[in-house]
Amino acid sequence: MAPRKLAAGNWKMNGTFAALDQIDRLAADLPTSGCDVLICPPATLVHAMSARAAGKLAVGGQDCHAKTSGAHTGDIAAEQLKDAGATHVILGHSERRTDHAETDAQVAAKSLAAYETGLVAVICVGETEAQRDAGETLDVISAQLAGSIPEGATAANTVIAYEPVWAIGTGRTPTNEQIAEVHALMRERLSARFPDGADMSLLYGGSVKPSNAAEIFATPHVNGALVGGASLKAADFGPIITALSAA
Ligand SMILES: O=C(CO)COP(=O)(O)O
Repeated sequence: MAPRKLAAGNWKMNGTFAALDQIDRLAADLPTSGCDVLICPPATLVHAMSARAAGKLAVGGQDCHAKTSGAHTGDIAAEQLKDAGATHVILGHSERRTDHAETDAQVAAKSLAAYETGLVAVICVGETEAQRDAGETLDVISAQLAGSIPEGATAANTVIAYEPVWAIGTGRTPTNEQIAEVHALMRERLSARFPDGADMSLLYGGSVKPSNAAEIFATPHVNGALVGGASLKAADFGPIITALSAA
């Protein structure tokens, strides 16, 4: 089995009910095959988006708690996301690692909760600019992969997203060589640790847009993208999906 191609959108803390119009627009001219499409809206929209997008694209959450229920005000359980129609959940995004001090161990615990519920965990890793400048990128990524992905990860329940922190929302992207270097390392580490690590989908994320998507998708071991800003509008996300389908 080859890694599945996945175009994933992360709406972050953007969008109200009115934004669901974008889903109708996107669904109207989705390529019929070639790649999977996922959108992770704010939790408030998961249910409505799932109903609206039924059968056309997958819907996911942006975080979940490691526990199944309990006194955790403001948190959301994997089961609740599933109940609302989600099939995936983004975990360990750098904004959560920064804003909520999430550790690799917590990301691994949340990933286990996702597996137990039957959600696909989209586990994010990525170095800061200071770490890249210090020549630490490959060590940082290796440590995050080792600590954030729990035992039990398979190509069916896990997608890995490489998102250099300095490329998120900045309009700056790594060179293709830099992306290729990290993705080759990820493939090597995953293949060494998991029986079907060679088949896990590896996404690149960070300032992906219609104008750079095809070039990024031509990079070895890049099986798709995790897109922030450009996933908010069908006019931008649509061409990225088309580029991935054709890659
Ligand atoms: O963080 C990201 C996706 O999770 C990337 O965001 P941008 O595409 O806005 O740079």
